Amino acid sequence: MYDIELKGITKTYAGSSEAAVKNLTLSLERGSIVTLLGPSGCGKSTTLRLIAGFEQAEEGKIVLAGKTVSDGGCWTPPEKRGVGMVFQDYALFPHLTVFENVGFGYKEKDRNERIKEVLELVSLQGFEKRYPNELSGGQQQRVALARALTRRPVVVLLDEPFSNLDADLRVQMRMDVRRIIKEAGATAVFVSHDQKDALAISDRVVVMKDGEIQQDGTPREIYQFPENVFVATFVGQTNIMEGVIGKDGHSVDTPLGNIPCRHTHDLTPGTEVHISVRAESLEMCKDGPLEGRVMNTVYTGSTIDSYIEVLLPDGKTYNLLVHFHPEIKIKAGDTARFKVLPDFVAVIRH
Ligand SMILES: Nc1ncnc2c1ncn2[C@@H]1O[C@H](COP(=O)(O)OP(=O)(O)OP(=O)(O)O)[C@@H](O)[C@H]1O
Repeated sequence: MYDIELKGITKTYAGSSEAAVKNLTLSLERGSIVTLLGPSGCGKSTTLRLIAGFEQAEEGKIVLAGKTVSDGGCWTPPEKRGVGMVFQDYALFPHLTVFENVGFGYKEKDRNERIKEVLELVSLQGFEKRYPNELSGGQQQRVALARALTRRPVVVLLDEPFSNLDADLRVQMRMDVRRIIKEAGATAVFVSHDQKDALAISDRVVVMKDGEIQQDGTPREIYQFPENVFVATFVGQTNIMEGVIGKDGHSVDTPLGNIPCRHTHDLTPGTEVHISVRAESLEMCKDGPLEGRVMNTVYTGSTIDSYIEVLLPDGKTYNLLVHFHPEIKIKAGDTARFKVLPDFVAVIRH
């Protein structure tokens, strides 16, 4: 059962020669959390606005919870779509208390109980009488989420909800927001340009570029098995190289040697491909078969990020990005030996 279906949606803004969203087709299962991920201008906010009803597509059809809300012949306004929205800046009313913000526009008989219920869901009991300026960023975000959930929407749309939070709070809020949405049983669509947010919070990630879907998969699929070079480089840090499918069909011959690969897309031996070698799949070890010169090191706390200059058997020099264990003693100018861990090497079709 799908809660959100987009079928061949195209949207071109007035005065623009190129469509912001091009023939986009996407179905989201009931209760799932999906993130539209991509660089600035790729069309993710436009997609969200089309679902909400703030924009109208010139082509295609949008179905929410089985009801067509937009196609050539019909148009349902935003307030009748059963959609809850959380904006980037939370858009809380500064002159209303938490209780009044959460209940804004909700006039049903169960108003008081429902507000109490959603405030419990977001763990803000006791904050009813406070004003937004008396809350932390994380608390304000939870008020915005509670407000979006008050009317029991079928679909919740969240536009960059973590972008105003500092790093620690962001990690906590990713977990909290995922739990709250799952408990509420809503279908949620996030918009983000942050790959960590997307991988952490989503059941599915839809990577977009230039108004089109590049890949639609689970966070693990997107990270481990990117379908093209754009997805591989946009999500995580990686080294892209040329390769050829090996004789056995389950490995790839690369400048780094023959690397066994789980997912070779059933390509026949000899087919030319790209390979994506994740920075963490190059491991430093004393007797590693590869040797290179450390060009620079950046300590990040959890890793040492380093570029290593390596002369490989194909006669070319590569600058490979490597994530070393933070305890390793290494500095620019050192010689490092390392090996390839095949699990994070992906074959990408040309
Ligand atoms: N109201 C508008 N009028 C004209 N063009 C617009 C309008 N809104 C967006 N665009 C254009 O449509 C394209 C897609 O924009 P959109 O906001 O959907 O991208 P985005 O991926 O959400 O980017 P960001 O992360 O920067 O918000 C961009 O080229 C943008 O300039």
